[in-house]
Amino acid sequence: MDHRFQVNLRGVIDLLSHHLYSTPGVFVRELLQNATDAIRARRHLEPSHPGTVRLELIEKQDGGLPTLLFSDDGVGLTEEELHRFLATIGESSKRETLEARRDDFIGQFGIGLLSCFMVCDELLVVTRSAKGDGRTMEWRGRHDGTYAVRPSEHPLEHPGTQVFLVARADAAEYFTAERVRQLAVHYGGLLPFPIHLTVDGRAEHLNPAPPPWRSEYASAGERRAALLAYGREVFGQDFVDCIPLRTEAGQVEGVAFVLPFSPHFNARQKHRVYLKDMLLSESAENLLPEWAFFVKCVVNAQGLRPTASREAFYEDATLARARDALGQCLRQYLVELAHGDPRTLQRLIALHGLSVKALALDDDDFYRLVIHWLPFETTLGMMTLGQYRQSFASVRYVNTLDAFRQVARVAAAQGLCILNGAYTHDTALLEKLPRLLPDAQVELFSAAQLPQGFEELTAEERQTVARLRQVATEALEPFRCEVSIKKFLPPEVPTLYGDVDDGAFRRDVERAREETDELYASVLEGALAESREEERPQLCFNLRNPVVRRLARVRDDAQLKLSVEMLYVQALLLGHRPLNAREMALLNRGLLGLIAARLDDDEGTGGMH
Ligand SMILES: Nc1ncnc2c1ncn2[C@@H]1O[C@H](COP(=O)(O)OP(=O)(O)OP(=O)(O)O)[C@@H](O)[C@H]1O
Repeated sequence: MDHRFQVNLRGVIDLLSHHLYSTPGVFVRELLQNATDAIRARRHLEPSHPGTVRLELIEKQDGGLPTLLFSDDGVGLTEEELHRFLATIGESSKRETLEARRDDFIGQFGIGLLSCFMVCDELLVVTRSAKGDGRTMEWRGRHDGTYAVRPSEHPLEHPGTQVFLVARADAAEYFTAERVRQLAVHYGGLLPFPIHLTVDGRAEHLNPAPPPWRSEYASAGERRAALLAYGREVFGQDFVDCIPLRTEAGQVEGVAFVLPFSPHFNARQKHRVYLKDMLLSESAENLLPEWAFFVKCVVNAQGLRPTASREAFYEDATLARARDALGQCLRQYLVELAHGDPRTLQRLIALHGLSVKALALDDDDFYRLVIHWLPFETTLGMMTLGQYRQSFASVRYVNTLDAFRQVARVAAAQGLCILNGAYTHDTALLEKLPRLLPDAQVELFSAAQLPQGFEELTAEERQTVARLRQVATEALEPFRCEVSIKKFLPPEVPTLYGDVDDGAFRRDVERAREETDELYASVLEGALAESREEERPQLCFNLRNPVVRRLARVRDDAQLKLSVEMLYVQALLLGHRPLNAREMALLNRGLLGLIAARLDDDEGTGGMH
């Protein structure tokens, strides 16, 4: 025999009212939202019905706990509806109409009213239905899950609903005029019906102005100023520009504000989002595509779904489409700047280059539009790709920071402009260039190419370095490194180590062979065999360097060998290459040798005094 689940009513009410929502203050949101839905439902019956929501704080003369009254002139509830919708958890009058009127009602889950039990133990609802027999009914629900319905002794003159909440002692802080005003403006500030708050007999209109993106302005300049002022008010900071947002998917509208500083590239901005004019969240993160981290938004959506706690958008296909469409609005703004106001676009790229680069990577048309304005680091300083291509036929770049460090000084001294592709997106952007602009030449540059442009030695100089060349060649043979001697700038650089593209990989394999077991080493070697034919790395000595010139004159072969080995290890270290065991031994031996020689010198000199 089948059994039914037993539900502990008190437990469910406790769970829903205390654990679903992040703060008790949301009861104001839930009540405003019910009132709004009721007014919208009444408009289905009477389309010209204006609708008003009134809040009143009734303070007790005897110092007892205050009561908060929410009244609306919405559709109201019949006796049957009171039993059905107010007294059944999970039952909502809005659900059956949901598919047909998704853009209309805010509520859908049938649990919102329970949030009131976070701040009071008993709820009194007095209501008269616009559809019923004109009777006013009273529903009294308690936090223990019991309720009573009866005809009210205080009949309402017109259809509508009043909800009375008597503050619970531990929630009295939510029943002050200041707090109620702040919560009502916070959640309901954009609602299209007037909300009035009455305290001590004085009424105040809480939402006199519509959101600025719905207002009319005399000029575009005035509109921009009003939107920027709104951004400052909402987020407490100044923005450099504002971008209108409007999408069909999810029916989103609002404004994106361009941040005045450059955020971390994977920072996700927190946006303020409204759902059907009611505040949903101040920290929505899933609204924009990932690349769009340079803006903060305020938007209202008519056609997206909330999560049950109503504190975020529900992740579904409509939200995904809305996100794409919002990305298109931002893209359109950048495209318009590119055509109409390139200076502003350049300033924006200087501030938010990473966002623009990420979009360019994703979007070919946009890439073509902005690629020449994007800044890159080069061996001759920062420049845009446009500036680079104006001066150099082929775009040469390195793709790691180590490679850039290695070539930067020497290349700059030769007037060679090499791009640093090591920053986020840069290599990918450069690799995309020939695919989108067929006339563009792009080549990966390696330090091994540098010596090709260096000055050759004269016949006389070749003679003076013959001995250095021979000793160096022998000293570096065990390391399969070739030696060349040329003249290059700057003179302070004694040597340049260069290897072909897979050189760094080859070195890694060699080191791994020393450190790991045979199986792994053979796998690595297999991979190495597939890479290109071996080209030996090269150590190029700079005869413009004073130390190298002195070396050429050293007669003591042992001394010369030690110096060459040290220059070799230094060149590797400068290029951030990992040293293998033999090179490490070389370094240790060399350092000890140098210290010993120094000590010998000192002792020799000491002895003379
Ligand atoms: N002010 C009101 N006027 C008319 N009907 C109301 C009012 N407040 C609540 N109701 C009725 O009570 C039902 C339950 O309300 P509740 O706030 O618990 O859930 P909901 O608004 O339907 O959905 P959600 O949980 O998503 O807010 C509503 O569907 C509606 O029929």
